[in-house]
Amino acid sequence: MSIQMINSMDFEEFIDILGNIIENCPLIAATIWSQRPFKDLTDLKKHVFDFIEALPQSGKEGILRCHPDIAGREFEQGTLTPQSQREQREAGLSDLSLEERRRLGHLNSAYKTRFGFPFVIAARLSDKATILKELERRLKNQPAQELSTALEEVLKICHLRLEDIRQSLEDPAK
Ligand SMILES: NC(=O)NC1=NC(=O)NC1=O
Repeated sequence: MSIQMINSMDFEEFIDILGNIIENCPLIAATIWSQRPFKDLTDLKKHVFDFIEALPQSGKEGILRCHPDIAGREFEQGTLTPQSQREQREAGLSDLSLEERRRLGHLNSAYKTRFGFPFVIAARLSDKATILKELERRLKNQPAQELSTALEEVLKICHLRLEDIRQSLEDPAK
């Protein structure tokens, strides 16, 4: 895909295609639209990163709060965004045992109580066993450390979603 395709999109098309590269945060795409033209997808990603980095801590936490729980109620009801639904399904979170579901639910709420935002991980780079281990491990992090770890996961999700968009623009038939 030529980056020119993205650079030539009007605002509506840009938001339609890129609005959910950060889950439920179309403001980010709406902001970087005016920073085009982008040299390439890496340059576009850097604008996303710079936007997030420039936010106050409350804004960074707000981005995390826009993420659905891992294997939460919305996932079970199938009401997540298409990207999230797929990412969580691909991590094998559709076939949790009752015990795994209970454990994830307990750890998710303990994490949220401790940090004030939900546990976020790039599910497509993980699987249900690793997600459980990572949740247990990161629950022990200091808040400042965990905030940056969680945001790194948000950027990994963004990278994967941009790769999907690149492929879909390259070969719309797929
Ligand atoms: N809380 C989360 O980590 N959510 C998610 N991670 C993903 O990769 N997709 C999600 O919806």
